[in-house]
Amino acid sequence: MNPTVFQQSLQEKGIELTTKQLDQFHTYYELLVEWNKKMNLTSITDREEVFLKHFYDSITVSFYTDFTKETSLCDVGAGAGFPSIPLKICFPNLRVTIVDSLQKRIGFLEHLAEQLQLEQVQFFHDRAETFGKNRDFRESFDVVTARAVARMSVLSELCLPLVKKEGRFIAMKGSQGKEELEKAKKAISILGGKVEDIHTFTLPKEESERSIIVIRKTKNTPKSYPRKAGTPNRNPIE
Ligand SMILES: C[S@@+](CC[C@H](N)C(=O)[O-])C[C@H]1O[C@@H](n2cnc3c(N)ncnc32)[C@H](O)[C@@H]1O
Repeated sequence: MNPTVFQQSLQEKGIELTTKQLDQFHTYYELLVEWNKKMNLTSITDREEVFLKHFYDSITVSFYTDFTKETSLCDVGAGAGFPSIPLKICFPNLRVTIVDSLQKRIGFLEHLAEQLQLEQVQFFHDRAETFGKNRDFRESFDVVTARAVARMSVLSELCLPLVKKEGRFIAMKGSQGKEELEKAKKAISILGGKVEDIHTFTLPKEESERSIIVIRKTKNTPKSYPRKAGTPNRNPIE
């Protein structure tokens, strides 16, 4: 997807990018490719592919959630910034918190945020299991997102403790989303969530399948979750 088609495709969804915002996406691309030479950030480096498979793909979350109203967003395992940084560029009013267990990626994101002059973005080098126990952040976010971090049952334990009551946990998945969701229903219920929606669609052009799973937080998460770092992965609630 070339940048002009990217802009037009977003326009069709009601998102009008200014020149400044489009420039921010170009700078994001340049920095991603430059830093990717020194560290592993992405296997996708072609400009058109990055615009489609990282930038556009990240923004698809906003087709199903009103980010003009939602204010605080936590992105668990954002890696090189997906989906939260493209969302922040499109919706500058968002207050973004990123948690990732890899210090090098946090270093890249701090530099990126400075170069893009993003405000109200904070970064934490931490594991979601410990971050979710921190009183300052536990059950404090309107929306928690995660893309390509863990399977749904594990991911629910990493993300739902951070969502405030009546907030939403939004998981970005590929074609395996529905299947993963079936196995995660027990975990979602124990952790205080309720499946609200599952949106399935294909990405433009290359037509690979995507699913966006929306979980509403209806009850507080029991204090015993998340369990110790590594436990959700080793012994998922299934
Ligand atoms: C495959 S990458 C995906 C990155 C990004 N979300 C994307 O879609 O491109 C997974 C990221 O999750 C982070 N991660 C994995 N487990 C985590 C945990 N328990 N807590 C915080 N970050 C974690 C990794 O360091 C990595 O940056």
